Amino acid sequence: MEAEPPKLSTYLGFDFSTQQVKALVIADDLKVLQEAAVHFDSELPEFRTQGGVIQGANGEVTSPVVMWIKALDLVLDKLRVAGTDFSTVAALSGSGQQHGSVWWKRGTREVLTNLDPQKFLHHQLNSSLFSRPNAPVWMDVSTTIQCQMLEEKLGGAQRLADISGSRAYERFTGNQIARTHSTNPDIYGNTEHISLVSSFACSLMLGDYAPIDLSDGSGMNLLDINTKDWHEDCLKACGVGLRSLLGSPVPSNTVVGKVSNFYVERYGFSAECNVVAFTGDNPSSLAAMRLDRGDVALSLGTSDTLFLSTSRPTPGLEGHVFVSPIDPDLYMGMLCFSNGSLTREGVRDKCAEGSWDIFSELLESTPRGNFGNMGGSVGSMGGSVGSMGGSVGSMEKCRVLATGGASRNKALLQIAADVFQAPVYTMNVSNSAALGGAYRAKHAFRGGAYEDVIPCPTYTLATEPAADASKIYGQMLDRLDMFEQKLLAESGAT
Ligand SMILES: Nc1ncnc2c1ncn2[C@@H]1O[C@H](COP(=O)(O)OP(=O)(O)O)[C@@H](O)[C@H]1O
Ligand SMILES: O=C(CO)[C@@H](O)[C@H](O)COP(=O)(O)O
Repeated sequence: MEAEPPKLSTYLGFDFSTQQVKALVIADDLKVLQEAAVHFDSELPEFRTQGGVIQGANGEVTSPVVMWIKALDLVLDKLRVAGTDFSTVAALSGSGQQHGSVWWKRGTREVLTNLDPQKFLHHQLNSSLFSRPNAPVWMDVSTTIQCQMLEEKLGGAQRLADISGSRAYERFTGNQIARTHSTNPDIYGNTEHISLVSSFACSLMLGDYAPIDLSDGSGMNLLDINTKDWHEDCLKACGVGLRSLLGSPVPSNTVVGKVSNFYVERYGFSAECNVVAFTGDNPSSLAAMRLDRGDVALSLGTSDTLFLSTSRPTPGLEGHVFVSPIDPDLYMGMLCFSNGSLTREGVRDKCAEGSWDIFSELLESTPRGNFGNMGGSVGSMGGSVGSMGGSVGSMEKCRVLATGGASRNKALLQIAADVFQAPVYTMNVSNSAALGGAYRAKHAFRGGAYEDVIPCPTYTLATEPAADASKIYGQMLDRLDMFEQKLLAESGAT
């Protein structure tokens, strides 16, 4: 009797984040079967990154594209060693750090669509095939002039926010593209396609250029979040022929094709394995966390972000509105703070002998409120959250759901509980972005309502606000608000 072919019953999720590529496989009941990660600085030292990036001149911050490609080969190998049977993967999806852009050189599609399974991926897609071998990433702040120009051309910061969900931000891809267009016309002219990090990672698995999804596409200052298409005036303000360079955006739950034959031959994937559009890491975390009414997610990764799901977006001059990664008729509101884990690591190394345990002890032995001194993104977030629809503490039955590498630090979570004046919960998987990839893969494969396919995960109460938190932090948040207003007035921004 012939053996039955293995069932397509598992789902694979990736996350191409700032410091590492992570991947995990889940069973049909959503249980995590295998997990693996490749840390750029320590496991791919030949690329000489620090925190996954290279600091350049004039505020430029980039990452080598080939480092990401090599990490994909390695992470798949690690999964295989951990016992993954790729032939059972029914669908895969994933996420990438937001806003970064990958510039494919003219003629590269030919290589991408004809990958040789006998060779390493990074030997075939080498740096000569990218018109910018080092991709600009979300930490890049070199585009202040382009931001000013975009807001002027679109009729002001608020109008741009009404259209694209955000005023102009240096890291947003449209402004990054505008800078290359004006300062490096040769590079621009030599490019046949521009991907986000998410759609680039998806392209690697698809073996062809994958479309940008609506949710990550909302972080570009180019997409009209109301019509769900590129906005013509934004495109024109940032470059020439951009509609064709970017391709058409698609809803995040789109099946974009079958996995490339490269992975069928090299890793034993089924030729029927579906590839679902990848999205941004924060949207992907939202998909994993299944945020309910009153839930606010706090992601403590390389950057710190705060986000929630909403049906009534109110784009303002602070924060971002993205199309939801789950349902293109819904939205997600987000605040992002770049001084997250790397800043905390700096403090740990300077004041706590490089030990998170000592860091936590010091934090716990400092009186609540730190004698009125303010700093750190978790503290600042409490003041800024008003721009997303009211103070978290005043929301009925609010929960703060923490994720990301630093969410395992109880002392930090206590500060979050006190500042937000709400209980803080954690999931048992801190790698929520990759998990969201696997969940979205399953949803797109199965179809139907997201909440029917992906039941709410179990959360564990990590900590509750201290009794005196509202007295201490309430006053500090008022002071923080006053400082911000003063600074804005002095800078002429209001
Ligand atoms: N015990 C800890 N306390 C505070 N931060 C931690 C702890 N363990 C890990 N981290 C932080 O987690 C960060 C990585 O988080 P992660 O969510 O994986 O980042 P990213 O997805 O951006 O690559 C590290 O930079 C590290 O500073
Ligand atoms: O720029 C943003 C969001 O707007 C960042 O949140 C990036 O998406 C990087 O994510 P992490 O690697 O810190 O998770």
